[in-house]
Amino acid sequence: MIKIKSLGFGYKRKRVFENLNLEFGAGHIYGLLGKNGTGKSTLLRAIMGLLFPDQGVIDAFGNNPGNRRPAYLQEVFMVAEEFHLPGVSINMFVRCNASFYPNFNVTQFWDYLKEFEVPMDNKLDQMSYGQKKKVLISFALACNTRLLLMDEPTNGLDIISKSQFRKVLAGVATEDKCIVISTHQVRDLESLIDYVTILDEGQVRFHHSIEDIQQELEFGISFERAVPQDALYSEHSLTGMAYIKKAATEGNSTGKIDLEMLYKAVNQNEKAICEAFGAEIL
Ligand SMILES: Nc1ncnc2c1ncn2[C@@H]1O[C@H](COP(=O)(O)OP(=O)(O)OP(=O)(O)O)[C@@H](O)[C@H]1O
Repeated sequence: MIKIKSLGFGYKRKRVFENLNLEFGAGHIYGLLGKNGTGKSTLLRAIMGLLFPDQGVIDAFGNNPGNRRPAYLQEVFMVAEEFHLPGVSINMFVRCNASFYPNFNVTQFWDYLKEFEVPMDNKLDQMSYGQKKKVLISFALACNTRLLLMDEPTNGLDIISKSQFRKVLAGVATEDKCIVISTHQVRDLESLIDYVTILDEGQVRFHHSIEDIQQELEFGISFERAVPQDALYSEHSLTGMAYIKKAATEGNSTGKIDLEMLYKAVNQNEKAICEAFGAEIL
């Protein structure tokens, strides 16, 4: 659905991407992870058509996002990390914005607001940050665009709202949609994403499906104090030594994937993790 080839982009004083190659397919929810300043938001903005690459191409279902054609913009929505909502009622906001999205479903929108327990009578500028964010997320989901980009969507949401977020997002994920979520809150995405993409210094360091991770890696806890043999990564935990190993038999992995540990493992021991997937270091 999204094919990024040899992408190059830089701000005036900061080169962010050089020869970046990446693909996002329909029917998947991608977790986009990476250190602060590594280029996650920049990538989402470029896919949205808000920034213009100076090299390479972004092909988004046959569109160049930078052309900002209405036919593309009506099929993509981005929930930005920082956003502004006008001082109008929710009703007015919907009346002014929904018509840009042909698949907008107003019943869905009100259902999400109800699910998120957003006070419906307040004007948007009189809402807390978390409440505004819930309105924006509800609007984004109700747009039913083919591509949904979300930058730190769970920032500012309380604990209950985070689990409501997972529930509603799982409900809109269909075979024809692609959802890309940039986040540092990896635990918020556990059991939601089906692909993990890790960027570092403007390059893709890791891009694998949860299914492949499950197949290739073993996540476990050893009650010995010593680092388990053949561990690709290990760390002390409350219950023992948590580790990641290459799965002994392909397709025979045990243990629940710990995304936070996987992220740290890729940062610390990228070569070994890539080799476990039979891939050259990127
Ligand atoms: N408007 C801008 N002008 C100049 N440089 C920018 C601008 N926005 C971002 N940058 C720089 O580009 C690089 C990538 O920034 P970006 O916001 O994409 O990172 P990020 O991975 O989203 O970071 P974070 O996790 O902190 O949100 C950083 O070095 C940042 O300083």
